[in-house]
Amino acid sequence: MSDFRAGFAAFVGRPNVGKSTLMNALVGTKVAITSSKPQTTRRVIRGIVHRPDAQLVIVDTPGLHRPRTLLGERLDSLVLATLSEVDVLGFCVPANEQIGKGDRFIAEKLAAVKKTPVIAVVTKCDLATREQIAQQLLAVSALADFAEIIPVSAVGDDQLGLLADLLIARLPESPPLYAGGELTDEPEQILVAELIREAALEGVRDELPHSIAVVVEEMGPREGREDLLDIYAFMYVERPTQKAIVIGPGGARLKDVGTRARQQIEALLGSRVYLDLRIKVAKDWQRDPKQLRRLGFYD
Ligand SMILES: Nc1nc2c(ncn2[C@@H]2O[C@H](COP(=O)(O)OP(=O)(O)OP(=O)(O)O)[C@@H](O)[C@H]2O)c(=O)[nH]1
Repeated sequence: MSDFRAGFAAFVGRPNVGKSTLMNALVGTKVAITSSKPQTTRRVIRGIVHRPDAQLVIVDTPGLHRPRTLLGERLDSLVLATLSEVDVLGFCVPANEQIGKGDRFIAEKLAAVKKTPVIAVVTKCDLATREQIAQQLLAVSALADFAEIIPVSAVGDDQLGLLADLLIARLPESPPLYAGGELTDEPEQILVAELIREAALEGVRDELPHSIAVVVEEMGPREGREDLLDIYAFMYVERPTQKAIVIGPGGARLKDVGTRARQQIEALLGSRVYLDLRIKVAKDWQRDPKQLRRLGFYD
């Protein structure tokens, strides 16, 4: 197959603009964790679109934003490194929000990555009127010189096929990069940690926006019980008050978090799971390089 195309794409945009949802809709299965609050996606998670004519490997990036904490700076360097390594970029702006400083900041960064074509994606079109969408397309086109501009809705399944076509058209001719059926190359332990973090944030996002990190210390089948997976995980919070919130009265909340996380993990891995979840206070972990390294955010 000489005209087969394969390569990498990344979606970039402010937190909460719908990048993860879009990637999940394109790939057709849940590999990244979505949420209604910013910065759920901290690590690069790939999903793969398999088509008879192409293979599109999507790298999901965390929200690019002005660095405020050390964590923010690392995210930015991770994002910028990602940008120059892919074949095509999707710059996401929601249809239902005015373009702001953050969008302009990112558009500037993208313009600096000269060798990678950028497709502007106006997301969440189901939440906007036709006029709003038309105006947003104009406003976005004034931001930079994009290779294409396309309105989509991940929730409404609108124009996703066309978006895939536009992205694939920018990939090099290449044999497939991954075996058929593979949907993510994210190590299972990281996916498991994300599911636990997601369960822990449920209901307390406003109180603990970015203060929870989860590390899976150990994971493996129990001896003599191939049907049961033992998982030992630590959840880090920044302050004792946050620990109290996560644990809840009489430990009720933590128990509930553990139950929901376990059910999600069992669904993901197709195995019965014993989850040992403990909480530790790691003071100001977002600002401490040593803690960040421990929690998996490498230089
Ligand atoms: N109505 C509607 N909602 C959407 C659409 N896409 C995403 N959303 C919602 O917007 C919110 C944010 O979506 P995410 O996919 O988590 O956004 P993100 O850009 O990946 O966010 P970060 O991980 O913080 O960078 C979620 O509540 C989604 O359900 C869409 O096409 N239509």
